[in-house]
Amino acid sequence: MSAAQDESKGAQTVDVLAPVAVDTSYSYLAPPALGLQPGDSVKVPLGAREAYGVVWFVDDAERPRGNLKTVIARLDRPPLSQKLRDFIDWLARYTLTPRGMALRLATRAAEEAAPDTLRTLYRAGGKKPERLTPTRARVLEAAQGGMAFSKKALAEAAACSTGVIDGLVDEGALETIAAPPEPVARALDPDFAAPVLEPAQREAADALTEAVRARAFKPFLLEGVTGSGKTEVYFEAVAAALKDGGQALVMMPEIALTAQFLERFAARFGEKPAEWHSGVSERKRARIWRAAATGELSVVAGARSALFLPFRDLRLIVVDEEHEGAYKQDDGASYHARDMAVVRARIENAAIVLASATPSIETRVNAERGRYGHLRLHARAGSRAMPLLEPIDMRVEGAERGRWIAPRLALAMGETIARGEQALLFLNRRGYAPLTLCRDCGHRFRCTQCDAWLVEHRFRRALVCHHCGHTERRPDTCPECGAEDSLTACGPGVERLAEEAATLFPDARILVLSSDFPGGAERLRRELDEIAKGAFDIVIGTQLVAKGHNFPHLTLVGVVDADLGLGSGDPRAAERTFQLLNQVTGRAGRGDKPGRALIQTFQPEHPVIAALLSGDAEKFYAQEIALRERAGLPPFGRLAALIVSGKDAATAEAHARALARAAHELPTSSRYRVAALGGLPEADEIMMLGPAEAPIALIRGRFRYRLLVKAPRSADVQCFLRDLIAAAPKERGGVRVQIDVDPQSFL
Ligand SMILES: Nc1ncnc2c1ncn2[C@@H]1O[C@H](COP(=O)(O)OP(=O)(O)OP(=O)(O)O)[C@@H](O)[C@H]1O
Ligand SMILES: [Zn+2]
Repeated sequence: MSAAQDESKGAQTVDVLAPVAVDTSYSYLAPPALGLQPGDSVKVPLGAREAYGVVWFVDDAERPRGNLKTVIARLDRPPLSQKLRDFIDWLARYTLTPRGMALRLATRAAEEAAPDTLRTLYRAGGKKPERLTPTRARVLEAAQGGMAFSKKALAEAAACSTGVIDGLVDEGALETIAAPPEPVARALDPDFAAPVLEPAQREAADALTEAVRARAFKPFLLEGVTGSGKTEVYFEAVAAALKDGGQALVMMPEIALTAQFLERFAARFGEKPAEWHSGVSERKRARIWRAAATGELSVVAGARSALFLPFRDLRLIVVDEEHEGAYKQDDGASYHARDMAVVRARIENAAIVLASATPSIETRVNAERGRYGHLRLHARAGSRAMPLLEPIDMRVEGAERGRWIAPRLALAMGETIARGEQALLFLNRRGYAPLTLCRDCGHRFRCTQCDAWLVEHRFRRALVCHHCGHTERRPDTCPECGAEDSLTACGPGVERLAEEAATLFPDARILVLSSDFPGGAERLRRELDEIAKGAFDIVIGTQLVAKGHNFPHLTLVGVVDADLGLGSGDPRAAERTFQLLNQVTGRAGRGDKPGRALIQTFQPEHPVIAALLSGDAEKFYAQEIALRERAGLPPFGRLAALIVSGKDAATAEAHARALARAAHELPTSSRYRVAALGGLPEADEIMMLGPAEAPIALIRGRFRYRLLVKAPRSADVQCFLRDLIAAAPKERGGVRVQIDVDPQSFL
């Protein structure tokens, strides 16, 4: 026996998945000394380089070796649990994402991690300094008692510069010690400040805590009107998970903005939860990742990517504002975080709560059919009333030309401000004006890379494309005909409304809240906080202000254009508008005083507007659900979109046509049936619609065509899509095909 053969004796064969855009794992030999288990992280040779990967499968039996490469090393990283690996496999299969990319969602934070560095702390050193100034005395006094402090904390405590501390170290009056980094989250106390719940809240909270204790998969819809105290209810479920020593994940659509949520959490549990979103530093995210795996950390509040954390003992997932479109991730892997949260909860045997004042149709149907427990709060907490909603019919009492605030809304704003209360104007449009044109020649400013108008942003003195970010200076003369002073802004954005409000109320403190101002999330957080404290009389904002915020002084909401969004051909337009308008009007009257909302519309009789005004959500859901059922739309049928794009319109279109043809030429399958071209489809057949030019036909210089797959629930859509891609001609000439299972956007 040669030495090499001898060495391989007892070696394992392992399948390793690398977090790259491939679907398959590769086999390697692993020296027995590594003792590899599924879930372990390893370094392996991959092509010409070394890559990081996760062991998916271990085979201890002798296997023909071929010329397998050998695992280089095992990394010191908590293993990925079987459950998390199952979840990754599930997500990859369902969304048709390469498995490696799905794995990357879970390991990215760990990969990018710089090693934990030790911190330098300072404490009293025993020697007396040669010169004892009053400042130095203060430092030494602060460092009394053997405790160690960071340089910054010590300097702050003694109100001196950090140079003073360095001087004291040089003289031995202070000494330095190396300490591990601060914990990513402090221990939470489930009994820190338990609230007194109202009877309806109590009942819902009891159902949730019972489910958490049962350690079984149990989904709930927590449906409660705006301000009904849903947060306090699911906090009780979090408390139950904590009491059992388990972990909880609270997902929010705009976590970066929800400082208020973190404060409320701290008031309930004594400390803030670990926060997880793109604004958290890489190093910190790596530590949270590890702490979730070791169980050192118990609650994470995070954006959709928190769903992939390696929790050791996950007992509860809360998806707050479950209807939010922000849960759909569309670049890279395309998945719906709310739906995937339900899958993860099932795999983890955990309870899951989907909370909303206006649930998605999908969730609502699941609750009605008994698949989800349905917990309801019909009234606001603390005997507060729902806001009074009134329409302003813009056909008869609209604003004068060039203005957007109707007289009756202006009047209400004036009264509100005079009482020392706040008014909110809501318009879901950033910038100053959505279109700029030349009065002389009719020239319209368009993006050269996208099928879109350039939006004027007057504060930034620029014309901006909202699809690709292209920015140009607004010229003084028309680039087409050269006319001077001929450029006109058409239609309003929030900046233009602010101008109008300032003319109407010159003394009012006005704030425009928009995500495109410099300062980012930090600035928005501060501004939201200032609004809550009453620092402004009039707040003007896009959907950013609609979401889950609590502004106690806000009593009037003016919806400037309720019809915006209803006109699009999007199958979800009605649902989305209903949700958004409910959310935004729900900001009124959450404090001590009652709220009121005025809705400007050109079509007060539109079913969505009528349902909103009547406060009859039941009627809206009944109508919308019946409509979807008749049309075979989700959740009664399934949809998947194929977006074919290319630098050249003809090539992209040709490929889209080839895909459509391929669908009809697939061999028969037992998993699905494809409707014949031209004829009426049978109830159990998949329909292939398109290709059609996408509503936004050009984005970032790429021409786009869409195909829509409409399938009955009985069909295996994933299988169909996989067969279709395999049968389709190869993507050539820069053509890309993007698959979007359960699409939310149809643009
Ligand atoms: N039992 C209670 N007694 C008194 N006040 C309560 C109670 N529960 C909740 N509140 C208060 O009611 C307000 C609304 O609660 P919360 O923000 O939880 O509502 P929500 O249902 O999440 O609303 P939204 O869907 O609009 O975000 C908060 O100020 C909260 O402190
Ligand atoms: Zn553009």
